[in-house]
Amino acid sequence: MRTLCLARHGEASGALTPAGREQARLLGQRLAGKRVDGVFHSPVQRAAETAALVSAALPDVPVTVSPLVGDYLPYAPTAAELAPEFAPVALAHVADFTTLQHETGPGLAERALAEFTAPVPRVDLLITHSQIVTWFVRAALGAPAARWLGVNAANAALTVIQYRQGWPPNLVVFNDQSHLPDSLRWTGFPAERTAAW
Ligand SMILES: O=C(O)[C@H](O)COP(=O)(O)O
Repeated sequence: MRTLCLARHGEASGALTPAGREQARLLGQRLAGKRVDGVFHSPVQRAAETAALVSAALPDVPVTVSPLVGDYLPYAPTAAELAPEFAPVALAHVADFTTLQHETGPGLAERALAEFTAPVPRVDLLITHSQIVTWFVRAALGAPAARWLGVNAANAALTVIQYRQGWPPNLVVFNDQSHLPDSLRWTGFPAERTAAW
């Protein structure tokens, strides 16, 4: 069985903020002592810094920088694939990605699924970006490609998906922030979705 742990980087403004650094440290503490065979992180600074802080709690676990978990656009939907009232918001978000992110994203997104969801006996931790966490979640649930949109990941939240041969992927936890104090939860998340939680 493959266990994939996914985490969005800590709160950042270019580099990690002090809060983001603390989130990353606490994520490391959460994972310390658990089996992790490899850490893979986005080349982007905020993810690399998060990976360094998390990895400090995971001695002897190899750390690899991987474009497969980088900051790319996994899939660009057409308006027809989106709910009518959501479409303008979603398409504006998609338009914010660069030409390079548009061009390289779909290929990277497919390769990422092939690389990290094969049901080999491993536990891997991916430190990545919101849209990549939600890309894996939508794929695990068999949702349409466009459905990475309309789902959000909080900074340093933990999502765990297990892959077993012949079984549907099992979304074990999503956006778990139990390792963070209230003051460090839900950063990077749309404010209108967090108030009640
Ligand atoms: O989806 C986005 O808005 C960004 O491209 C990446 O998200 P991040 O804040 O998780 O890096």
